[in-house]
Formats: sequence, structure tokens, C-alpha cells
Amino acid sequence: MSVYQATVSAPVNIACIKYWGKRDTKLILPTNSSLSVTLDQDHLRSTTTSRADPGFDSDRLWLNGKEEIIAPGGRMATCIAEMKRLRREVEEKNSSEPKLSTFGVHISSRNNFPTAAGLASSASGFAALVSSLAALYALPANPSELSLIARQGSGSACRSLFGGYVAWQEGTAADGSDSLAIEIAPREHWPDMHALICVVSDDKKGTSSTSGMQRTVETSPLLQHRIKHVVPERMKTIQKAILERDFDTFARVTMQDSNQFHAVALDTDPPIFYMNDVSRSIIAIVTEYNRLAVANGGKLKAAYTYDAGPNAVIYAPKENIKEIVELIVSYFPQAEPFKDPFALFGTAGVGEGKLVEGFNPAVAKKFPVGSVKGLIHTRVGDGPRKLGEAETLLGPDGSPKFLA
Ligand SMILES: Nc1ncnc2c1ncn2[C@@H]1O[C@H](COP(=O)(O)OP(=O)(O)OP(=O)(O)O)[C@@H](O)[C@H]1O
Ligand SMILES: C[C@@](O)(CCOP(=O)(O)OP(=O)(O)O)CC(=O)O
Repeated sequence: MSVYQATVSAPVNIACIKYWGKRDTKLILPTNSSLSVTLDQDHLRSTTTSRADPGFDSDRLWLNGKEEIIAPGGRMATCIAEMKRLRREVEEKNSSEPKLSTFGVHISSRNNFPTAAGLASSASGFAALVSSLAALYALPANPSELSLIARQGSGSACRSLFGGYVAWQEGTAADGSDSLAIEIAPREHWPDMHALICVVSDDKKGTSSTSGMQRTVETSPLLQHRIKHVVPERMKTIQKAILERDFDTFARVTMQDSNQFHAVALDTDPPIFYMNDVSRSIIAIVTEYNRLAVANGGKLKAAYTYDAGPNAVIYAPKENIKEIVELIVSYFPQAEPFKDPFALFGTAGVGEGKLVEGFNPAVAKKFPVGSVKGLIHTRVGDGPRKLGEAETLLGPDGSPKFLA
């Protein structure tokens, strides 16, 4: 008997122009467009296997080996139902197609990084889910069409259907049919974009993005100004910067938008704080690093951005990452040696780090070991990848291969 299954991995994306606010909470339609860089799945990814079988009497999902309840009418159930609807269209057009849409589906997924810790696991997770079902069901849909469904799992997930530089167009249709992701440029256009993730905390966060952003929509006057007068202009400016590989403008807009996102969080009633002292010190360090570069006649060399948590993502051209790692390590001593996937340092490693010449050491204090728990060096990456049979996460009996 045939086994109907597919395994796909999908990437994380980190926004430069932030999505924060919904105009429709069920369909997940945003109050503004957003733009992100897709990160390399060689380092951070969700991998998902989906299998359809007439012997499965219900749809089931295991995340990192632990079963998650698929709540009826919830986000996960909606994504699965939408994918089955697309499969049904295929079956109706061609009666020789097996009726997979009528079978139960078992889904097993793993993240190779902490889940729900502000590292955008919901983005890669729902992108992997939708992509694996699309492969299982042999759907003719393109990534923008699939992004319409991933969006209903978690808004930011729609941008993980593409590699490179991706915009989520807010759209205007009430049914959400034009609120989708498009590729601004593939990673090959600007492969020199690297990212250093400073993991400040890998705990579950206090205020989820979903509830936080709705409180902001309901209470923040500043958000209305942002939606109407700030984001539309920034979307244009950053897209042009990406097309022209203009890092200086990309960095300026990215940092401004991170700052404004955290300002609207603070403008929420009651206020929401996602950054902590460590986050703010990293801002001070990047700011001083950039000040020095400009004072020496150059341009901006790094851009920080923060999502709904204290972790920093620092975007920079590859040539600057070595200096940035040395700077961060000198303020935030590491318990573990820096994993150096691009071999920037020799066998001696980063050591205690060092400051670039002329850097004002007083911009931050030295923190105790563990304040920054880890550093992940990655870069712009590709979109979802279809994997081979060897990578399957479901055993022959339809239960997960690896338990929690
Ligand atoms: N691999 C996955 N497959 C399916 N769903 C996933 C997967 N990974 C995460 N999720 C879903 O996303 C939820 C975590 O999302 P949450 O928004 O809380 O954290 P995050 O995505 O890590 O942070 P943020 O979106 O703020 O950066 C999980 O509880 C689960 O429902
Ligand atoms: C700060 C952000 O990371 C917010 C992400 O919010 P989510 O996509 O996690 O929210 P839901 O749509 O409610 O699931 C900014 C961004 O990724 O654009």
C-alpha cells in the first residue's frame, strides 16, 4: 500500500518593519504591511512531516515529540482545514487522484531551537506545517498562495514561505485574499546580509504577541500615527534600500522601526515592556559602534532589532560580524565557546573579546556570565525545503519517531 507523506523544513524570519496589530483577529489581517529577512535554515529551522492515511481516525500533531491538542476552530485546525479544501479542489478536477482530503493526517514537527522564546518559532512552525501539507497533497499552489494560509496560523508565518527579503502586503479585501507575502529579492541578490542573534532569555515570554498587539490596537494613540504616517513611507524606503544593497539606509530604518514598535508597546495601557537592561545595553553598544564608524567618515555598520522579547538580532554585512562578536563578548562573557559556523576566528576562538579602537567603553557596564546565554551567527537564507524520506519524523505506525 502507498504511504502518502512529505517532510519539509522552513526558516525563521525576523522583521525589519514590524507587524504589530490586527484589523481582523480571526483571519489575521494586519493593521500595517511588514518586511523581513529570512534566516538560514542551516542554523534555525522547523522540520515537519505530514502523513495522510485512511487508518487515521483524526488529525493529530506532535511538537518536539509531545502531542499538542488541535483545538476545534483554532489556528492549527484552520490551517489544516484550508489545506484539505485545496486538496479537495485537486481531487474534484481529477477523479483518479487518491482522496487524501478525506483521510486523517498525522503531523510531527521539531524546532532545532527553543520554542515560544521570541525566536519566531510560530513563523517557521506554521510555514513548515503548510509547506509539508502542500507537498503531501501535491498542490499546485505557489508560495504567495500558501502564505494566505500560513498567515491564519500566525501572521508572521506568511513571510517564511519565501527566502531572502520578503514583504507581507496588508491588503484591503475583507476576506483577506490580498493579504499575502511577496518576495522583494531572493537571498542571492544580497547574500552578504548576516545576522547575530543574542539570546538574552530562552524562557517563555510574559505577554504573547497575539494578546499584546491587540491591547496596543485598543489603547495606543501612537499606533494610529504609526499605521497611517510612518510605516507606508518606511516600506518604500527599505525596499529601495534592499534593491540597491544600501546597508546604511536598511540599518537606519530597521533600528527606527524596532524603536517605534517598542514605543507603541510602551504606549499601550497597561504598558508592555519586552526589552530589559541587557537589551538596552546591546542597543547602546551597537549605537556606539555605528557612531565611531560615521565619525571615521564611514557609514552604519550594524542594525539592531527586537521582537516581542529581550533577544537582540543584529543585522550586519559579513565583514563586520567578527568585530561585533568581539564587542558583545567583551560586555557579555559567555559560558560556552562561540560556535563559529563561518570560521571567523581561528583555533584560539573569541577569547574575552575586544573593543574596536576609539570605542567608548562607558556606554555599557560589563554583565555577569549568562546575561547573554548564547550567540547564534547566521545569514539570509532560502525558503522552505522539501526533504527526503530519510528525514521523516513519523514512524511506521504513524506516531512520532522521536519522543520529547
Ligand atoms: N514546529 C512547529 N509546528 C507547529 N506549530 C509550532 C511549531 N513551533 C511553534 N509552533 C506554535 O507556535 C507557538 C509559539 O509561538 P509564540 O508566538 O508564542 O512564540 P515565538 O514564535 O517563538 O515568538 P515570536 O513569534 O514572538 O517571535 C507554539 O506554542 C506552537 O503553537
Ligand atoms: C514582534 C513581531 O515578531 C510580531 C509577530 O507576531 P506573531 O506573528 O507571533 O503574532 P500572531 O499573528 O498573533 O501569531 C513582529 C513581526 O514579526 O513582524
